[in-house]
Amino acid sequence: MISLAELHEVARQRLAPEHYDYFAGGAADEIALEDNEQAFRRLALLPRILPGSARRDVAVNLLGAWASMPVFVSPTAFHRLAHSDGELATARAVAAARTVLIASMAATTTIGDMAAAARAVDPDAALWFQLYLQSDTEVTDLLVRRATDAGCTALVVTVDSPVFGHHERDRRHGFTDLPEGLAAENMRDLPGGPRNIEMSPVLSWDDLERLRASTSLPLVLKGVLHPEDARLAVERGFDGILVSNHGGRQLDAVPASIDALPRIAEVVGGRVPVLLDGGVRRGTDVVIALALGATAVGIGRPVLWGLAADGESGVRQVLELLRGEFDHALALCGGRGLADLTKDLVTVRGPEVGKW
Ligand SMILES: Cc1cc2nc3c(=O)[nH]c(=O)nc-3n(C[C@H](O)[C@H](O)[C@H](O)COP(=O)(O)O)c2cc1C
Ligand SMILES: O=C(O)C(=O)c1ccccc1
Repeated sequence: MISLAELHEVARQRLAPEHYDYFAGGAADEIALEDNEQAFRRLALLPRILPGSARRDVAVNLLGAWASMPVFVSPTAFHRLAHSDGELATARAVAAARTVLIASMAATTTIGDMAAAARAVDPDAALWFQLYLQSDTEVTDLLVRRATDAGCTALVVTVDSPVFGHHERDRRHGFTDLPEGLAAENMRDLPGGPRNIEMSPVLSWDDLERLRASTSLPLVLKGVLHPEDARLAVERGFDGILVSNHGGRQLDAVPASIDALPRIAEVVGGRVPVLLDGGVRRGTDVVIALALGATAVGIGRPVLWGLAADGESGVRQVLELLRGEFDHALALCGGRGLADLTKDLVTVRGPEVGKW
C-alpha cells in the first residue's frame, strides 16, 4: 500500500455497506466531515531552506508518555465490526509503532484486554481511556477505576456530545444495533447489568470538577472548538485540549478542526498541550497542524480502514505510512525537529497579493 487512500479503498471493498457507512459517515449533510479534509487542502506550506543537518527528531512527550512521532490514535467505537481481532489488533499495532492509543469507552474489547495486548508488544505501551461521563456517577467511577487498574495514564473526556449526532447513512441502512456476538464490552459488567452509553445535556463543568477530584490521572477535554471553552478548561486546571469536531459526526455546521485550531492555540498559549483530530490523511497535514500550534494529531477513520484492510498489519501500515510521510514533509520544509514547525510556515492557498 502506498497511501492511506489506498487502504481506505480496500476497506471500502471489504466491509459490509452498512458497516462501511457507519465508520465513514458524518452528521446530516456531512459538511464538517468533508471540510475536515478539504480545509487542509486550502492551506499551503512555505518551506525554509538549507537545514544544515540530516538528523530529524520527531518524538514528543504527551502528558508523560513518549510518542515516537506526533501522531496518536483517536478513540473510535466497535473495532470488531472492522476485523475479528478488533481492538486487540489495534492495540498491538499502536504499541509496535510506539505511540499513544486512546481506547474508546465504546470498544468491543475491554480496556483490560486491550492493555494486556499492548503490553505484550511493549511493556511501556502508552494507553489512554476515552470516557463519556455517565449520569450515574457509580458507573463513571467504576470505568475510571478499571482504566486506571489497566494502566491507562490519562483520561480523555468527550465533551462535544450532549446528545447523539444524527447519522443519515445509518438510518438509510436501518443500522441501529451491533450484530449478534459483539458488544460494548466495557459497559457489560456493571452494577445492574449491561448499560448503554449515555450522552447527557445535563452535564456541566461541575461534573468535570467532580471527575477531577476523583482521580489523579491527567484529564484531556475532547471536542473543544470554542476558544472560550479552551480558556475555561485551562483556567480550571485541565491538562490538555483535544480540538475536534468528532470527525464531523456531531454538529454538522462546525468548522473543520484545523480551521478552529489557531485561535485555540493562541488562547491556550502553551500552558497545556493542544491536540487535534479530524481529516489528517497525509504527513503534510501533520506538519500544518503542528505549525499552527498542535502538539500532536490524532487519526480516527484511517485506523479503521487499516484494520478492515488487513487487521494488525493494516493498522501498522497506516502508522508507518504517516510516519514516513511526516518525516519526509519535515525534511522538505527544511525542519530538523518539531520546534522548527512555526506558524509562519503556513499560508492560505491563492496568490499572495497586497500583503506588502
Ligand atoms: C466510527 C467512529 C466512531 C467513533 N467513536 C468515538 C468514540 O467512541 N468516542 C469519541 O470520543 N470519539 C469517537 N469518534 C471520533 C474520533 O475520536 C475522532 O474525533 C474522529 O474520528 C477524527 O476524525 P478522522 O476520522 O477524520 O480522523 C468516532 C469516530 C468514528 C469515525
Ligand atoms: O459513533 C461515534 O462517533 C461515537 O462517538 C459513539 C458513541 C457511543 C457509542 C458508539 C459510538
